Amino acid sequence: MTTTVDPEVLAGLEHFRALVARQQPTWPDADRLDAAVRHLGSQPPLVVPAEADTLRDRLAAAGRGEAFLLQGGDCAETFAEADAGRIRNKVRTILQMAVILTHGASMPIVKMGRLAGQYAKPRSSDTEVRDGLELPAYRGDMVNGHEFTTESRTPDPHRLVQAYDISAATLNVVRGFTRGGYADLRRVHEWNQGFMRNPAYARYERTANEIDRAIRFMDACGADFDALRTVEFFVSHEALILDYERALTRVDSRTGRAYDTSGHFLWIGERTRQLDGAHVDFLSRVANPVGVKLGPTTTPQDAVDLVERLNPGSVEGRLTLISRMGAGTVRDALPPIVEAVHASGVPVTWITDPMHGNTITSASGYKTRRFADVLDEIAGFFEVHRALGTVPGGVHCELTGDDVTEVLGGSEEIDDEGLARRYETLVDPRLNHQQSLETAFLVAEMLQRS
Ligand SMILES: O=C[C@H](O)[C@H](O)COP(=O)(O)O
Ligand SMILES: C=C(OP(=O)(O)O)C(=O)O
Repeated sequence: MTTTVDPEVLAGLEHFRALVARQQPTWPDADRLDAAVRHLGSQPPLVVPAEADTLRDRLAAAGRGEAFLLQGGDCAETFAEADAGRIRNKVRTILQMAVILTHGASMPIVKMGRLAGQYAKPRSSDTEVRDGLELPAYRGDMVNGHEFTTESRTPDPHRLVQAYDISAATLNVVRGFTRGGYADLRRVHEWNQGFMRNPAYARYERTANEIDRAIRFMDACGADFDALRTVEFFVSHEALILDYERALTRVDSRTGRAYDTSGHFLWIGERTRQLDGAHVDFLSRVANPVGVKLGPTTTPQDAVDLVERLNPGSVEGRLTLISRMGAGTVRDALPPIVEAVHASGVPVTWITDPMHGNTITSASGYKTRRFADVLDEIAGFFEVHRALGTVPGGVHCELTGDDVTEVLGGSEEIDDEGLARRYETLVDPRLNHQQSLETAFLVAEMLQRS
């Protein structure tokens, strides 16, 4: 049975246009923007509502402490790097981390990439100056190019269409890897070779051996590994560029509700979470599970207002609060926020983003983070929730499957000089493959203690 589209739902989806939308590009050509948006509006969805509904159920379980969310991927995906090898490395890293976490948590891990749409970035400044030349800041490949020339930095609406096309291709590869056998447990645990050869990882040897033994035991018992070759994998990105998000929003014929089909999960960033702003309004009207970043300036009242606005029906799994306070702040700033939200009675899933509150500039000028701070914020997040009796439901990390050198420290002891070896990110520093696995081992230990 098809439901007729409620004109009020459609009108509501346009309401954001009357509100202040921060962090939007100044598109130079309204006709080209219009053409791009019309084209996107006629394209098939990237994800379907039923998948978003399944994810809502999974996040509800994470909110109750019956599952744990692992969300990770690039700070900014780029069109040039959307090749099968790099996508595979990212997916593989997330699956490997998930195996380690499953062992630690003894509960299902919800796997979600910052992937297939993470092409737009909020920036601190609208412009960048180099040698006296001032140009628009790079806002992600969905908006403009990174190269520092007037042509490349001018926002180009055709990039919205490219972002859609490349997201579709990326999703295709992700679905292939996660459904076609690449996720086979017996292959995924191959991190042991290579990773464990480094003496710095001796601390994790026991856990790694236990996982190995468990897999061999399952094999010996005749576990049907073929049935385990398919894993559930979701994609997410920051819903920043509202022209793109609106163009990909469709009303579901089953339910009459609007879904943003650009990704399973969309989040509102720290810079665009104003209660009366366009981003909060738009995401309040879509039925996907959504998230909001909460930085150190968030007041308990801000959080309660956002929770009531974004989850008025008190639906479990609908809203994920992503705290990103900074290692030095989380233990003081987070408790009153968690207490106030808890007292509101609205169910939320709490996760930590240990990256964005811990950005520093190294002595040699690189935008970086200290691995120790990343881990300390995760530890602080667990401590706060344990003390309050609430549930630490997941982690959100900027990471890559490649051996980049962007974050200081870790067992490879990347120092300031080492950053220059392979610093590739266009915006924020990511955990490399080894640092990601190391994070998973440490989070697994924290989960075991929960
Ligand atoms: O990824 C997050 C933001 O886009 C980023 O931290 C802002 O970076 P900027 O301060 O370099 O603009
Ligand atoms: C910009 C981001 O984070 P935040 O909004 O927390 O600064 C991000 O996650 O890419």
